Amino acid sequence: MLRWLTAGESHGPELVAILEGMPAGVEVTTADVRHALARRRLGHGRGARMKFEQDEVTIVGGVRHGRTLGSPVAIRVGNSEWPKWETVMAADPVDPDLLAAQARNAPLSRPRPGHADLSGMQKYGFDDARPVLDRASARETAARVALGQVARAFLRQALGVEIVSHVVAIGAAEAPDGVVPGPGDLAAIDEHPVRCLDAAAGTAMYEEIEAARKEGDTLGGVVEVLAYGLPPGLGSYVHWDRRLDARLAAALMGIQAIKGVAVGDGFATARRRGSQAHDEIENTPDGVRRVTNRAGGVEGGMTNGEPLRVRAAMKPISTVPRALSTVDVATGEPAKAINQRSDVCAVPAAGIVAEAMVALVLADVAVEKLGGDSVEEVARNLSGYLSSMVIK
Ligand SMILES: Cc1cc2nc3c(=O)[nH]c(=O)nc-3n(C[C@H](O)[C@H](O)[C@H](O)COP(=O)(O)O)c2cc1C
Ligand SMILES: C=C(O[C@@H]1CC(C(=O)O)=C[C@@H](OP(=O)(O)O)[C@H]1O)C(=O)O
Repeated sequence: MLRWLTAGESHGPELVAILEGMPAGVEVTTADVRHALARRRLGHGRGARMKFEQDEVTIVGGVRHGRTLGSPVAIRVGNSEWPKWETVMAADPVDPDLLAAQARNAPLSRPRPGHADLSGMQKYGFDDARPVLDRASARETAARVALGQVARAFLRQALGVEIVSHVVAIGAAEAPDGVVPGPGDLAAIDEHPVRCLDAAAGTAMYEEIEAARKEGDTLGGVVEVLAYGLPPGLGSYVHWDRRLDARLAAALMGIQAIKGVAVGDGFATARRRGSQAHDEIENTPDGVRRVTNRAGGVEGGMTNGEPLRVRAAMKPISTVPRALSTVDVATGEPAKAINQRSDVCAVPAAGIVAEAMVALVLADVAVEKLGGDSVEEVARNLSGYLSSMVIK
């Protein structure tokens, strides 16, 4: 079983992430994690913070000389902007005069619609949105991407699995049906300003972002993640919390602002007749295969040997520059929501986070099915499983 946890606030000194249960021998370096975090900063539509802030990566446990040890992997992602925030977010009590001297410390009493602000203040009894928004912020996704990189390296090295994602919609601009990237497309997708594989749709998405920006508005969209090379039988139908689709949905819905998840053709399948909804089975020289992949590689809560394909729908960024109405909870009076700076659209970045979450879930089901304490042992177990399968 893999377990992972993150801690840290958006404007704190650093995020901390721990991944427990990763087999030994996975080749992963600080540079690999840095590269993954750099991909998360990509994408047209992100705000100023992405340009001036740096992620400072330190692997503090579980890796030696570029290989995992089998012990918990611990990664720190430092925030280069911390000196500006060290009073606001200090862990220890701060002199009240020092606090009062900085405008940045003033309590945030105008909760933003679409954020955790208001319910978080009510729930934890805060009169200031700062402690809520600082943890609810998607800054935390940097920690998940750091761990996701370890999971991804394990999947590649032990199972030969490759993960790719692309943006399929931003606002009303959508990629045409049937654009399904393979692992070889990843570099081109990362080079595209909105991580879209279809050139015309990519241009339309870019223009949507520009239009929203000019109008002081924000956008959401849809990302798709694919995983190639998965053997059949990861996950299980025997209980709800063993189902791979349930685990993927929870992992993707756990990303800030994700409001819908689809496996395979998802909601479109619900509108089809059965004869057009399922994937017929045929015998080929390579073994038993599906003729189509409408199910997205998952049937009965298990991988079926076809590529995994899942989508996540992101709501528009909640901090709308044309600020939304709220209440100043300090006075009870109508007010405009807090609005300092924000992304206009973070869908391309959400795709990188979604890749990380999918990698963590797939690594978990792979370890569960195959067992093994080292990459070599997992690979050996996979090969034993595949060669002993009665139906191939
Ligand atoms: C990569 C990424 C970047 C985000 N950037 C912003 C942002 O700059 N401003 C903002 O208001 N929301 C941003 N969000 C969304 C908020 O974190 C999210 O709407 C908020 O936490 C409430 O989400 P929930 O309703 O799903 O809990 C971002 C989300 C992701 C995944
Ligand atoms: C810092 C990151 O994303 C942040 C996520 C975020 C939010 O509300 O989710 C709001 C913005 O931060 P701020 O409110 O300080 O401008 C984003 O920049 C990051 O992704 O590394």
